[in-house]
Amino acid sequence: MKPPAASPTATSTKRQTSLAGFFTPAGSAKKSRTEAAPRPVGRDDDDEPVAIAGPSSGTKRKLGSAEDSAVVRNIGVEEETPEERPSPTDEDTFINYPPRTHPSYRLPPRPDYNHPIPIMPPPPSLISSLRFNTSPRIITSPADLDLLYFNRFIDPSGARQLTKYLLEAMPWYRVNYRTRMGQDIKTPRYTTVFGKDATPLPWDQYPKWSPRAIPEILLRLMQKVEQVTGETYNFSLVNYYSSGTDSISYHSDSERFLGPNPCIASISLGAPRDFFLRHTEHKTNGLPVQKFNLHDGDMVVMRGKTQHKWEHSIPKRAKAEGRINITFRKGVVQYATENYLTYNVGTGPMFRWEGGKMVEKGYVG
Ligand SMILES: O=C(O)CCC(=O)C(=O)O
Ligand SMILES: [Fe+2]
Repeated sequence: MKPPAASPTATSTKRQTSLAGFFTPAGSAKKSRTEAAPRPVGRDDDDEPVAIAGPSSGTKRKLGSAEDSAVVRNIGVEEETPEERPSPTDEDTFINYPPRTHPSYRLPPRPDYNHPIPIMPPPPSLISSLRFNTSPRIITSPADLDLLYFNRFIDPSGARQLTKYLLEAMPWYRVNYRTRMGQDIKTPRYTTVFGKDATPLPWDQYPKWSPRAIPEILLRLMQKVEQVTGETYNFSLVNYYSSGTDSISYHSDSERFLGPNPCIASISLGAPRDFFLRHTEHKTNGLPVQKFNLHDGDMVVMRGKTQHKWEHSIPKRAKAEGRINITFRKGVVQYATENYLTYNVGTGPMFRWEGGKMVEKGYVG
């Protein structure tokens, strides 16, 4: 089991590069959205099958299942002690940590490359408000589990501002797709994705989808997460669960395009939600479901064998307020870009958060 990365050192300061002048006014590269229905691979069974028209199919997950009513191990609401939460140093903020270029993140032609809408820059007050808890709890049992859990990785005040900013700034999608078996799937949450795989293929030479540049605030967060996890990333997938009926069913992010033993960092913002993990052989080995209640600002890092031996989910709930989830991952081959855009942007309409709700904006980009 790999220990968490050592605390920040002076070398991280040396690697800083200023992005002053790097961010230019938006002028988004448009891409035709008239492609055929996405090829049903990769995330087919991530989401619950729901009849796209007409009444819900019988396979839709029921609320209040036995699993749902189980006691949740509330590790996310643990009281903080001053020992665990020292005052942040400058290294725990962005103050001395502007975005830098990392080998895993290939610079886009422009920072707003292939954005279907201009992404408003994060207010300086948001950037300066972000404070981080860089001391994780390491969880390596039961068998094959390898997690880092950062209780309130992002402090509440920064997390609140970040949630508001992301809701308003991101293009959001609710992706529909047809599986290989011909089943219509309606993704039960809003999604969006940024980033490009680690191959040297130029940004404009993707046959189906051009990758989207990672927006400034997500890039800053990604680089902070790289610092505290000792891993590198090049994709950010963002989910928005607008209510308790939005969810992600049991799945593992063990796609081959992420390489062996992928490390996935996952930040929660907004309302709490249960996060369940079950062993892939739980029916024979009897390992219990691991239950977390993830809170605003928490971060879970899944690494080692976790993606191969465990599945995770955000189950539906009778009542839940809005929650954003940001994940960082590293795609190693070109197909990662195609898959992520297909299943997190897709060919359907875009939504924007306006006046406290999601408003459909039609086909943009
Ligand atoms: O919302 C979460 O915490 C989990 C999201 C997730 O598993 C995914 O996007 O693959
Ligand atoms: Fe996942």
